[in-house]
Amino acid sequence: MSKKMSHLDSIPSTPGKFKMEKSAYVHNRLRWHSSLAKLTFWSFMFMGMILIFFFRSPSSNPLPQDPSRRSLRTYNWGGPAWEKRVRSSARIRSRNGISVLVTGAAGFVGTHVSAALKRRGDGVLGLDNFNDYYDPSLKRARQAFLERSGVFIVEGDINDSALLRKLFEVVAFTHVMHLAAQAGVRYAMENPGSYVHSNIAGFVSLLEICKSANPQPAIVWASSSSVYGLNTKVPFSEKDRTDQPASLYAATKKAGEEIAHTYNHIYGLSLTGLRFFTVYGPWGRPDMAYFFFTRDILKGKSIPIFEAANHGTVARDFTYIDDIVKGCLGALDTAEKSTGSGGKKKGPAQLRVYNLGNTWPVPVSDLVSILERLLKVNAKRKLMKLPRNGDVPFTHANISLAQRELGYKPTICRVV
Ligand SMILES: O=C(O)[C@H]1O[C@H](OP(=O)(O)OP(=O)(O)OC[C@H]2O[C@@H](n3ccc(=O)[nH]c3=O)[C@H](O)[C@@H]2O)[C@H](O)[C@@H](O)[C@@H]1O
Repeated sequence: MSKKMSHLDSIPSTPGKFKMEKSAYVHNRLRWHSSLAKLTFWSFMFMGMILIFFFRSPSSNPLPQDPSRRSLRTYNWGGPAWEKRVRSSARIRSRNGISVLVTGAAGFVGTHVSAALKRRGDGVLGLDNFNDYYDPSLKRARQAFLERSGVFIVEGDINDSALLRKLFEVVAFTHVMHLAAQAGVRYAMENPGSYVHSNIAGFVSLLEICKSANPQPAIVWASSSSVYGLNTKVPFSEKDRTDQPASLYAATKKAGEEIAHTYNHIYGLSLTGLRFFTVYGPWGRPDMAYFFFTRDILKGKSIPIFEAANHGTVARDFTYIDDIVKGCLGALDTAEKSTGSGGKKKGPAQLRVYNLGNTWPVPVSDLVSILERLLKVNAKRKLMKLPRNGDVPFTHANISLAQRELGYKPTICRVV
């Protein structure tokens, strides 16, 4: 492990098996970790962010009116002033720093990772297409936040090979943190093309440029807990089967893992996939349940709470953004160099996949209770059968591998 990770705590014991008994949850949720003050602080920060965005946003529909618009948009880039900004943003300002191209930098995770890298003196250049899957004003607000920290976000699409080539001409990036993606499980039934465009075509377009770059960067990218699909063995371990995706979203992330294998095998690219488990926190995504539940509870609208078969609990291994950021930095810091040059492999290169979860699944009904408590408003709960639109009944991460190899240790909202 590199020096940068030495601040992370030592590795805890392996997580136990997930049991769905309600009494166990209630019992354990009363014994919060000693970071109660931290948790309360962040809960208020998080609720504040949601409220600010909610009251600023005129739209109640987070989805775009015209999904095809994305691929038709053109972006302005290039020119000496633009190149100067690119270089300045990507300049390393600390000893042993790295220079990172962060795709999806105006996204939820991208913003936090970019800010964290910049804080420790790494060079960071963002790239984002500012699409309207959800209200782009939130992305613009994140961009303004990053700009204040000295991170420039280039406006453009990962499918634009000419732009990507130009970026690598201007900066010899040591790393790529690839977070640009079409997210969301349920939206895949409405707009399947957007998943293929971003998660498959876009990923290949990026890898094509990385393979030819000299030097080749090491790539860390966002896979998803959804690749476990209909897997019933818990907790989910990296060794478990991932050949039963329940949504097109999951299928495109699984495809990404196979594509990563190919580029590693043929071109010697160093590739690390991170399977994120339902990430939440400030600057979060309006299409996620915690966000629109909050909005709808405040509006007095009913909250659809999904149930598994026979009134079974639906639960998620919700993971706090700061923990995910530490996992991303751990992956970047332990990534070995790619081995190819001139588009040719010179030797075997690193190929890794890690779960980044919290190891404590929380039932969706408990999530609603937490929101009720913080908002001081009772939700109108509407229990519904889990729709057949890609959702899975539960997720639960085994994080032993990430603990061992990345120094990853989730600390927020952890129950002992
Ligand atoms: O772990 C992941 O990889 C995925 O996590 C989230 O997907 P999801 O877990 O479905 O998150 P939410 O959409 O916020 O749903 C959270 C929980 O609320 C439930 N839910 C959602 C919507 C609803 O109306 N009612 C309801 O009970 C879902 O079934 C789920 O159990 C993200 O949206 C995905 O982009 C990400 O890849």
